[in-house]
Amino acid sequence: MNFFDSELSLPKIRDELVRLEDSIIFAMIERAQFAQNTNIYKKGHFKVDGFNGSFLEYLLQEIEGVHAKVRRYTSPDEYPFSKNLPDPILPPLQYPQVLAPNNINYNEKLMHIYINNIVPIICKPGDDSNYGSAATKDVEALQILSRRIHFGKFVAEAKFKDAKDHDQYVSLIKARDREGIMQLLTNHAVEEKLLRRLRRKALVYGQEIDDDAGDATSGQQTKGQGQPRIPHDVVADMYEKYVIPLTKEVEVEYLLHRLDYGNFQTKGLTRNGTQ
Ligand SMILES: O=C(O)C(=O)C[C@]1(C(=O)O)C=C[C@@H](O)C=C1
Repeated sequence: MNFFDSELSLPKIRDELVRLEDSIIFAMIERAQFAQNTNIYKKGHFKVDGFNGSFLEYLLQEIEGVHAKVRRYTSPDEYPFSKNLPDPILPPLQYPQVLAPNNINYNEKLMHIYINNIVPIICKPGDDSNYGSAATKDVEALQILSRRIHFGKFVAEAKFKDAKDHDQYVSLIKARDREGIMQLLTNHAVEEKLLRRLRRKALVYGQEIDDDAGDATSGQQTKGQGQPRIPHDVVADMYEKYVIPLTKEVEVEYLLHRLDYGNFQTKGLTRNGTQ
C-alpha cells in the first residue's frame, strides 16, 4: 500500500486516522442492520468439522487464510486474528522499515471488547437468523478497528522521533514509566476535536437521504427522515471508551520496547525484523 512510500509524519498519520473514521462508521452501520445474534460468538454452537471455535472465529480463519495467501499480513499495518495462517503465494514485498521490530498484536483484546461491549451498543438484542451476514459484517468491522488501533505504532514512532519530546520519551522509557508515557503521548485537544467530528459524521452518514427532499442542482440540503441507521452518539462513545484507549495502549507498548532498537532504519527487513 502507498501509505509507507514517503516519510512518516504525525500530520500524515492523523490524516489516515481521519479517513479511517469514515470506514469505521460505515462498518458499524452495516453491522447494525442485524440483531446481536450472540450464538455466532459461542464456541462450538455451530458444528464445523475439525474446528472448535465460534462461528465468527471459523469465518475469520477462512477469510484470513485467503488474505494471508495474498500477503495481507506482511503489510506493517495489517494484523490477523487467527493463528497458523498459510504462507503467502506471492513473493515477499520489501516494505520500508518504518517501525521498530515488534510482535504487538492487540486483536485478542479487541475481539473481547468488540463482542462484549461494542456489538451490544450497536445492534438490537435478539436473534434474526442472519448468522452469515452478521458474522461477515463482524469480520469487516474487526479488521478495520484492528487497523485503526495498530496505527498506534506509527503514531508512537512519529512522536518518538519528534525532536521536541524525544529526550522526555527516552527518560520515561528507561524508567519503564507507563503512566508517564501515556500522559506525554496524550493530546486532549486532538481527542476532543476527533469526538466532535465523529458525532457530526455519524449524524450525517447515519441518516437516510430522501430522494425528493432536494437535489444537488437546486443547492438544497437533503434531509433524512425517520430513524437513523445508527444512534449518532454510539460511534463517538465507542471511540472514547475503547478505540482511543486501545490505540494509546498500543502506543505505550510499542514505546516501551523502542530503545532496544536505536536507529533501526534498515531497508528491506520484514515485519518481524528478520532479513
Ligand atoms: O493523534 C495522536 O496524537 C494520537 O496519539 C492518536 C490519538 C487517537 O487515538 O486518536 C490517541 C491519543 C491522543 O491523545 C490523540 C489521539
